Amino acid sequence: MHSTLPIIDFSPVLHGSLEDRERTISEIDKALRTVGAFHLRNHDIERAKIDKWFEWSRRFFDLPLSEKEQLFPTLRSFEQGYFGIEKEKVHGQTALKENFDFGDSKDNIASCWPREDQLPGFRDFAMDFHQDCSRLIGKLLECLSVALKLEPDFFSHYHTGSMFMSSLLHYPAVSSTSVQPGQVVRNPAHSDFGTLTLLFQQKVGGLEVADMGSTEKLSSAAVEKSATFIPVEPNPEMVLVNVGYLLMRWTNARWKNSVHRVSAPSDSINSGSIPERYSFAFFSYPDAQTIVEPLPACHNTEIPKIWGPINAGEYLLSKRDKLYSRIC
Ligand SMILES: O=C(O)CCC(=O)C(=O)O
Ligand SMILES: [Fe+2]
Repeated sequence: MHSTLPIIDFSPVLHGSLEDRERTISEIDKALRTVGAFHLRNHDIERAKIDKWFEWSRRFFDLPLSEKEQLFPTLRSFEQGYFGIEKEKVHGQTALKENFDFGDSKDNIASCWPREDQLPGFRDFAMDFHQDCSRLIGKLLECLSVALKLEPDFFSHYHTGSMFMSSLLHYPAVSSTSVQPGQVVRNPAHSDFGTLTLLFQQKVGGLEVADMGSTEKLSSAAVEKSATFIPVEPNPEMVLVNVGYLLMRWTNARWKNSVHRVSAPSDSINSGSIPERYSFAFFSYPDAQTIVEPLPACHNTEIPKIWGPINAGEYLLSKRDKLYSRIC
């Protein structure tokens, strides 16, 4: 049984020989078959750029609330814009966070972005970082295709990026006297909806991932009751990679969706105050028209198909609708 998060060095995939590359791909497969998530290092997104992105994040969330609230999401296709504190409900629990979501679709309309005179350069930097993450996802999807003995571009065909979503997250500081020991105050246990998620966290931790190898369960509530959780210590050199629900269906649960949550960091509980936390999630979702169905490589007479086909766009929209209590 695993009790630590696997760490995978990506440089053999980016710069190594065919043999090195294959070895890393089987490490990725193993990490996803057991824990369901791993820390990736040497992933080619520069440390200085990540630090800079978190500086932008701070500047964004420091804008007056009245200005952020102008950036309200639209109902056109996929919601983008600012979501204020307590707007999101995960399994009926309120998440104490604010987030700013954006993508690269035609619906990426100007009213969801801060104006240039409010935050000059923010939008360009944000889109540039979004592209860096899209490229990294492209390389990871290639590894996943090879791991399943499919053509290297198999998954990329369904991931043009039209549905990729960036999400800047800010959890405000809260007084620890208002928190019961063991209570999850920041982000209740859930799994993500899409294919793979990249998660960057700044100094303040609290993120924990379920070791999916320690449980037979798949739903977040059942996993939370039965699994061992692994703390994901913030490390500026690493990005967390985890499996979302649609990839689990695609692979007939060879790779299970990673259940994760954000609690108060353990060292802050007795200190009077739980410090604010910044993180950044990049969600890769398949293109809207994609039909996701267990791949032939992942089922046979001994391993029956668990799920039928599902339309990715319809599924994602229904999940986003449920997530946000506010309808604009
Ligand atoms: O803030 C974090 O580290 C987790 C965020 C997350 O899991 C999500 O937005 O889906
Ligand atoms: Fe998540």
